[in-house]
Amino acid sequence: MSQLLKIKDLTCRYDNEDIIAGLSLTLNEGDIGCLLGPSGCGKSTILRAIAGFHPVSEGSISLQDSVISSSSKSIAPEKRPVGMVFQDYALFPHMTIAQNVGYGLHKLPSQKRKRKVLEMLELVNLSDLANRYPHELSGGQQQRVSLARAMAPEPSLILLDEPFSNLDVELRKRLSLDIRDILKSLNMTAILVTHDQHEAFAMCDQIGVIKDGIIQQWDSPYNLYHEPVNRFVASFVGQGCFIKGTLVSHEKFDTELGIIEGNRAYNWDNGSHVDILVRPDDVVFDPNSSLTCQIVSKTFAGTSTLYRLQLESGAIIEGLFPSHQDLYIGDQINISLAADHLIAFQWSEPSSKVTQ
Ligand SMILES: Nc1ncnc2c1ncn2[C@@H]1O[C@H](COP(=O)(O)OP(=O)(O)OP(=O)(O)O)[C@@H](O)[C@H]1O
Repeated sequence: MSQLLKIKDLTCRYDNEDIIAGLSLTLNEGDIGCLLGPSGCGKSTILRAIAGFHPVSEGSISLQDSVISSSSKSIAPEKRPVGMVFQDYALFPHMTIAQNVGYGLHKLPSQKRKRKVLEMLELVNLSDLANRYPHELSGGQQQRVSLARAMAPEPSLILLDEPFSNLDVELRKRLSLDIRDILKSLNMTAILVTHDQHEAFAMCDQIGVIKDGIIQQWDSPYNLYHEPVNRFVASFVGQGCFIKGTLVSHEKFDTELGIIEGNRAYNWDNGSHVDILVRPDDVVFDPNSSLTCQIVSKTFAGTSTLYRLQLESGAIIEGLFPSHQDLYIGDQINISLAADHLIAFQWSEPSSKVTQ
């Protein structure tokens, strides 16, 4: 697969202050990337720089091996092969749906333009509504029009800036999967900006976790969850708690859950104090185990139930068990740990909860 987007050592500033600092990433053709991070971390600034709406102070942004932004060069936004989908849809209210979708196709002969509009409307499943106006559509339908409009001129890259944040939870879930399918069916490359990790996981092939304008990790959803490179990524992505441990050999830790062993080696000295990340799905309800804990709360989530469990030391971990095992608050239960991807950080502060 060829690299379509290459961002190298990107720095962007507002009022001489670095908002994005030395950010590098690459995105392959046909992949959906995501910029994920808390409010104000700089996600939209990166998207604006790719679109050409924000100047690049240092570094460069290249599309198909050609630099589109650097400190000495900037291709005008309208000349970039980039389509945008905005949070508020940004449809033209006085134009019909078909006219909105055809907006960027003025250079095509009329017949070809009509054909392209029909093709796009079919793709987003809105052919029946071609002659309606935006205010006559639901939020989800308007966002599909916005995607069709962005895709119609066949850009190399689609940028999606929090496209689902005006929609309710159920619709967000459905639409994010629909949009992934549509983009994949055309082998479109896209970048999604969101602060919602579930959306990022459902839709994207590569995710960049951003903190204070610095990319912490650019990786697959699986690796972000199972191999977070630092505590911030471990805390921001997925749920989990830290328990205390001591290194006894490169892969083994002595903890109050016993000696636990993972599949990665740490080069710290034996005896090093560490915090070990325990994900809820690493904890197994196991009546044959000698490890006991007490259920302090539970959250029913359909097929599974998330339990907060207090260990003998008072430390809290979480366990996600199938919901047919209906256990009660206050119950003493036996658990074991099934964590192959053991993640540990050298740390001297008290163990802390990391669930968002
Ligand atoms: N026009 C501006 N002038 C000065 N500072 C700005 C401007 N726009 C954004 N910023 C600052 O740049 C930083 C990054 O903003 P940005 O909008 O990129 O963050 P974000 O991660 O997209 O946030 P959100 O999720 O809330 O949209 C913030 O600290 C913000 O206050």
